[in-house]
Amino acid sequence: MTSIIYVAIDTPLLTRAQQIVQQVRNHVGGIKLGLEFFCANGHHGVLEMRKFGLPIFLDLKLHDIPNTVASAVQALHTLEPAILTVHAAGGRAMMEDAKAAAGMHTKVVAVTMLTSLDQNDLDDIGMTGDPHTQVERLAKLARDAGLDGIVCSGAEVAHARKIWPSGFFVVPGVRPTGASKGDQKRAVTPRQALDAGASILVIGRPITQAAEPDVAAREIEATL
Ligand SMILES: O=C(O)c1cc(=O)[nH]c(=O)n1[C@@H]1O[C@H](COP(=O)(O)O)[C@@H](O)[C@H]1O
Repeated sequence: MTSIIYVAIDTPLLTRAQQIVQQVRNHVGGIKLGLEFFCANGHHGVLEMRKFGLPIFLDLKLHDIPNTVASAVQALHTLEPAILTVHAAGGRAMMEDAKAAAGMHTKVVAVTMLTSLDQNDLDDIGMTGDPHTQVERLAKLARDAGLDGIVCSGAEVAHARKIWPSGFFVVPGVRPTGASKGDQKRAVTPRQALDAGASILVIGRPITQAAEPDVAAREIEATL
Protein backbone atom coordinates (compact mmCIF):
# COMPACT_ATOMS: atom_id res chain seq x y z
CA MET A 1 0.00 0.00 0.00
CA THR A 2 1.28 3.50 -0.83
CA SER A 3 2.32 5.51 2.21
CA ILE A 4 0.32 8.66 3.01
CA ILE A 5 3.49 10.33 4.28
CA TYR A 6 4.94 13.12 2.15
CA VAL A 7 8.41 13.97 3.38
CA ALA A 8 9.04 17.74 3.55
CA ILE A 9 12.46 18.43 2.10
CA ASP A 10 13.30 21.82 3.57
CA THR A 11 16.85 22.47 2.50
CA PRO A 12 18.41 24.78 -0.10
CA LEU A 13 20.93 22.07 -1.03
CA LEU A 14 20.01 19.79 -3.91
CA THR A 15 22.59 17.16 -2.92
CA ARG A 16 21.24 17.05 0.64
CA ALA A 17 17.66 16.76 -0.69
CA GLN A 18 18.70 13.87 -2.93
CA GLN A 19 20.51 12.18 -0.06
CA ILE A 20 17.45 12.29 2.22
CA VAL A 21 15.08 11.01 -0.44
CA GLN A 22 17.51 8.26 -1.34
CA GLN A 23 17.29 7.14 2.30
CA VAL A 24 13.51 7.33 2.75
CA ARG A 25 12.16 6.64 -0.74
CA ASN A 26 10.77 3.22 0.18
CA HIS A 27 8.96 4.52 3.27
CA VAL A 28 7.15 7.60 1.93
CA GLY A 29 4.42 8.21 -0.62
CA GLY A 30 5.73 11.49 -2.01
CA ILE A 31 8.18 14.36 -1.80
CA LYS A 32 7.18 17.84 -0.66
CA LEU A 33 9.37 20.65 -1.98
CA GLY A 34 8.79 24.11 -0.55
CA LEU A 35 9.98 27.67 -0.88
CA GLU A 36 13.43 27.05 0.54
CA PHE A 37 14.22 24.35 -1.99
CA PHE A 38 12.51 26.08 -4.93
CA CYS A 39 14.13 29.49 -4.36
CA ALA A 40 17.55 27.83 -4.31
CA ASN A 41 17.12 25.25 -7.08
CA GLY A 42 14.17 26.32 -9.25
CA HIS A 43 12.82 24.15 -12.06
CA HIS A 44 16.11 22.32 -12.44
CA GLY A 45 15.98 21.15 -8.83
CA VAL A 46 12.40 19.91 -9.11
CA LEU A 47 13.21 18.03 -12.33
CA GLU A 48 16.14 16.37 -10.57
CA MET A 49 13.92 15.32 -7.65
CA ARG A 50 11.33 13.92 -10.06
CA LYS A 51 13.88 11.31 -11.08
CA PHE A 52 13.07 9.35 -7.89
CA GLY A 53 9.70 8.54 -9.46
CA LEU A 54 7.67 9.69 -6.43
CA PRO A 55 4.81 12.23 -6.71
CA ILE A 56 5.99 15.81 -6.20
CA PHE A 57 4.05 18.16 -3.91
CA LEU A 58 5.15 21.67 -4.85
CA ASP A 59 4.38 23.83 -1.85
CA LEU A 60 4.86 27.41 -3.02
CA LYS A 61 1.84 28.83 -1.14
CA LEU A 62 1.01 31.23 -3.96
CA HIS A 63 -0.82 34.37 -2.84
CA ASP A 64 -1.22 37.32 -5.22
CA ILE A 65 -3.76 38.83 -7.59
CA PRO A 66 -5.61 36.23 -9.71
CA ASN A 67 -3.81 37.05 -12.96
CA THR A 68 -0.36 36.76 -11.40
CA VAL A 69 -1.15 33.50 -9.62
CA ALA A 70 -2.69 31.96 -12.75
CA SER A 71 0.41 32.89 -14.78
CA ALA A 72 2.69 31.45 -12.09
CA VAL A 73 0.71 28.20 -12.06
CA GLN A 74 0.98 28.01 -15.85
CA ALA A 75 4.72 28.52 -15.61
CA LEU A 76 4.90 25.40 -13.41
CA HIS A 77 3.10 23.11 -15.92
CA THR A 78 6.25 21.46 -17.19
CA LEU A 79 7.07 20.28 -13.66
CA GLU A 80 3.81 18.30 -13.51
CA PRO A 81 3.39 18.56 -9.73
CA ALA A 82 0.89 16.15 -8.22
CA ILE A 83 -0.10 18.79 -5.65
CA LEU A 84 0.30 22.57 -5.60
CA THR A 85 -0.54 25.04 -2.78
CA VAL A 86 -2.08 28.50 -2.85
CA HIS A 87 -3.22 30.60 0.13
CA ALA A 88 -6.99 30.56 0.66
CA ALA A 89 -6.68 34.15 1.90
CA GLY A 90 -5.96 35.12 -1.72
CA GLY A 91 -9.71 34.88 -2.23
CA ARG A 92 -12.20 33.05 -4.38
CA ALA A 93 -11.25 34.50 -7.78
CA MET A 94 -7.57 33.77 -7.19
CA MET A 95 -8.33 30.16 -6.28
CA GLU A 96 -10.67 29.70 -9.26
CA ASP A 97 -8.03 31.04 -11.64
CA ALA A 98 -5.29 28.92 -10.05
CA LYS A 99 -7.37 25.78 -10.52
CA ALA A 100 -8.22 26.69 -14.11
CA ALA A 101 -4.53 27.27 -14.87
CA ALA A 102 -3.32 24.00 -13.32
CA GLY A 103 -2.70 20.90 -15.39
CA MET A 104 -5.29 18.11 -15.34
CA HIS A 105 -3.20 15.94 -13.06
CA THR A 106 -2.35 18.60 -10.48
CA LYS A 107 -4.39 18.90 -7.29
CA VAL A 108 -4.62 22.51 -6.14
CA VAL A 109 -5.06 22.82 -2.37
CA ALA A 110 -5.52 25.94 -0.26
CA VAL A 111 -3.59 26.70 2.90
CA THR A 112 -6.18 27.81 5.48
CA MET A 113 -4.47 28.66 8.78
CA LEU A 114 -0.75 27.88 9.08
CA THR A 115 0.01 25.24 11.70
CA SER A 116 2.59 27.62 13.20
CA LEU A 117 -0.21 29.98 14.29
CA ASP A 118 -2.50 29.88 17.32
CA GLN A 119 -5.35 31.94 18.71
CA ASN A 120 -3.00 34.75 19.82
CA ASP A 121 -1.62 35.06 16.29
CA LEU A 122 -5.15 35.19 14.84
CA ASP A 123 -5.97 38.00 17.28
CA ASP A 124 -2.73 39.82 16.37
CA ILE A 125 -3.53 39.86 12.67
CA GLY A 126 -7.09 40.93 13.33
CA MET A 127 -8.91 37.74 12.36
CA THR A 128 -12.13 37.18 14.27
CA GLY A 129 -13.06 33.77 15.66
CA ASP A 130 -11.01 30.74 16.62
CA PRO A 131 -8.90 28.38 14.46
CA HIS A 132 -11.92 26.11 13.83
CA THR A 133 -14.03 29.00 12.54
CA GLN A 134 -11.18 30.28 10.40
CA VAL A 135 -10.47 26.88 8.85
CA GLU A 136 -14.18 26.21 8.30
CA ARG A 137 -14.72 29.54 6.55
CA LEU A 138 -11.72 29.08 4.25
CA ALA A 139 -12.49 25.40 3.59
CA LYS A 140 -15.96 26.38 2.34
CA LEU A 141 -14.44 29.10 0.16
CA ALA A 142 -11.85 26.70 -1.32
CA ARG A 143 -14.54 24.08 -1.96
CA ASP A 144 -16.81 26.62 -3.65
CA ALA A 145 -13.89 27.89 -5.76
CA GLY A 146 -13.49 24.37 -7.18
CA LEU A 147 -10.21 23.45 -5.51
CA ASP A 148 -9.33 19.86 -4.65
CA GLY A 149 -8.82 20.38 -0.93
CA ILE A 150 -7.14 22.30 1.83
CA VAL A 151 -4.13 22.32 4.13
CA CYS A 152 -5.02 22.53 7.84
CA SER A 153 -3.82 21.19 11.16
CA GLY A 154 -4.87 17.84 12.56
CA ALA A 155 -6.88 19.72 15.15
CA GLU A 156 -9.37 20.97 12.55
CA VAL A 157 -9.37 18.27 9.91
CA ALA A 158 -12.27 16.25 11.33
CA HIS A 159 -14.50 19.30 11.38
CA ALA A 160 -13.39 20.40 7.91
CA ARG A 161 -14.04 16.95 6.46
CA LYS A 162 -17.61 17.05 7.77
CA ILE A 163 -18.36 20.04 5.61
CA TRP A 164 -16.37 18.70 2.64
CA PRO A 165 -16.50 14.88 2.72
CA SER A 166 -14.88 14.43 -0.70
CA GLY A 167 -12.12 16.99 -0.08
CA PHE A 168 -8.41 16.21 -0.15
CA PHE A 169 -6.97 17.09 3.26
CA VAL A 170 -3.28 17.80 3.68
CA VAL A 171 -2.12 17.82 7.31
CA PRO A 172 1.35 19.20 8.17
CA GLY A 173 2.66 20.03 11.64
CA VAL A 174 2.37 16.45 12.84
CA ARG A 175 4.67 15.15 15.53
CA PRO A 176 5.24 11.63 16.87
CA THR A 177 4.70 11.45 20.64
CA GLY A 178 7.60 13.12 22.46
CA ALA A 179 9.10 14.80 19.36
CA SER A 180 10.06 18.47 19.49
CA LYS A 181 7.34 20.75 18.13
CA GLY A 182 9.77 23.44 16.99
CA ASP A 183 7.74 26.30 15.51
CA GLN A 184 4.53 24.24 15.14
CA LYS A 185 1.75 25.33 17.49
CA ARG A 186 -1.25 23.16 16.52
CA ALA A 187 0.57 19.82 16.32
CA VAL A 188 -1.07 16.39 16.69
CA THR A 189 0.42 12.91 16.28
CA PRO A 190 0.42 11.23 12.84
CA ARG A 191 -2.11 8.66 14.09
CA GLN A 192 -4.45 11.36 15.43
CA ALA A 193 -4.28 13.23 12.12
CA LEU A 194 -5.08 10.09 10.16
CA ASP A 195 -7.96 9.12 12.45
CA ALA A 196 -9.34 12.64 12.15
CA GLY A 197 -9.52 12.37 8.36
CA ALA A 198 -6.22 13.47 6.83
CA SER A 199 -5.68 12.34 3.23
CA ILE A 200 -1.91 12.81 3.45
CA LEU A 201 0.53 13.81 6.18
CA VAL A 202 3.40 16.23 5.57
CA ILE A 203 6.32 15.42 7.85
CA GLY A 204 9.67 17.17 7.74
CA ARG A 205 12.09 17.50 10.65
CA PRO A 206 10.98 14.40 12.60
CA ILE A 207 12.26 12.43 9.59
CA THR A 208 14.89 14.63 7.93
CA GLN A 209 16.73 15.56 11.12
CA ALA A 210 16.69 12.07 12.58
CA ALA A 211 20.02 10.26 12.80
CA GLU A 212 18.52 7.60 10.54
CA PRO A 213 15.74 9.15 8.43
CA ASP A 214 14.66 5.78 6.99
CA VAL A 215 14.19 4.32 10.47
CA ALA A 216 12.27 7.42 11.59
CA ALA A 217 9.95 7.24 8.57
CA ARG A 218 9.41 3.51 9.09
CA GLU A 219 8.60 4.00 12.76
CA ILE A 220 6.04 6.69 11.99
CA GLU A 221 4.53 4.53 9.24
CA ALA A 222 4.18 1.67 11.75
CA THR A 223 1.90 3.84 13.92
CA LEU A 224 -0.55 4.44 11.07
O1 LIG B 1 1.69 23.89 3.21
C1 LIG B 1 2.39 23.25 4.00
O2 LIG B 1 2.93 22.20 3.67
C2 LIG B 1 2.45 23.71 5.39
C3 LIG B 1 1.35 24.39 5.87
C4 LIG B 1 1.22 24.66 7.24
O3 LIG B 1 0.22 25.20 7.70
N1 LIG B 1 2.23 24.28 8.05
C5 LIG B 1 3.36 23.66 7.61
O4 LIG B 1 4.23 23.33 8.43
N2 LIG B 1 3.50 23.42 6.26
C6 LIG B 1 4.76 22.83 5.75
O5 LIG B 1 4.91 21.53 6.29
C7 LIG B 1 6.28 21.27 6.61
C8 LIG B 1 6.36 20.93 8.07
O6 LIG B 1 7.66 20.59 8.40
P1 LIG B 1 8.06 20.02 9.84
O7 LIG B 1 7.51 20.98 10.85
O8 LIG B 1 9.55 19.99 9.80
O9 LIG B 1 7.42 18.67 9.94
C9 LIG B 1 7.06 22.50 6.22
O10 LIG B 1 7.65 22.25 4.95
C10 LIG B 1 6.03 23.60 6.10
O11 LIG B 1 6.34 24.52 5.08
